[in-house]
Amino acid sequence: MLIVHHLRRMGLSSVSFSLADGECMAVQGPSGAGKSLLLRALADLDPREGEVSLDGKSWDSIPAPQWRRQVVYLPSEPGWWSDYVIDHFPNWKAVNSWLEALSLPAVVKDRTVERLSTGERQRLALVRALALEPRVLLLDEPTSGLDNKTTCAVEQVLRECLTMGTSILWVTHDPAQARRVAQRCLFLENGHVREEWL
Ligand SMILES: Nc1ncnc2c1ncn2[C@@H]1O[C@H](COP(=O)(O)OP(=O)(O)OP(=O)(O)O)[C@@H](O)[C@H]1O
Repeated sequence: MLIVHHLRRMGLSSVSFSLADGECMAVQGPSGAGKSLLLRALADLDPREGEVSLDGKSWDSIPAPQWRRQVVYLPSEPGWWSDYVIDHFPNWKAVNSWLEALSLPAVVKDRTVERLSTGERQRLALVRALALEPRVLLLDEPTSGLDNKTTCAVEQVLRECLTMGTSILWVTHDPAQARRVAQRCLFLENGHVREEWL
């Protein structure tokens, strides 16, 4: 379980909530409300204050790189540290079923990142995040550039992750998607945060 107690950072007022194993909570709010700032703070990527714990262990007791392997942030525009797709996947075989489920052809393995479409890059970045077997996934609009069919495929893969116990915070601008994937929502507006049932 992820417990967030008075998390604060520049641009965001105090946030408190908990996220059970296998639970998905949507994050919504107008553009510029601080949704990405919240996810970045939870991934311990920026200066922050407050107490966050995972399975009873405070983030202050866990080195940041180790925390980020368990609490994995998937930005809306993911970064790539090599030109070649394959370099991002130490065990390509292990990700085959996700590639198939997300309609990514096996040939992407031999491609350079820049030759992929925006939607292919977005799905591949999700697969890269899943390969880390995170305890918590922080997803920043993971289906923003995708058609309806591919969006459904992404939602289905993530539902399976939830059943395996992964917890998900899912930023979306689509209220219908929020209702499909989550029962609760953190709503951010004017720097303030409130929790709502969907
Ligand atoms: N490192 C930072 N420190 C302080 N403020 C920042 C930082 N990065 C971005 N901001 C500002 O904080 C505000 C919230 O940004 P954020 O990216 O979290 O919005 P968002 O809710 O994710 O918006 P969108 O829906 O458009 O992606 C913006 O006004 C942004 O310019």
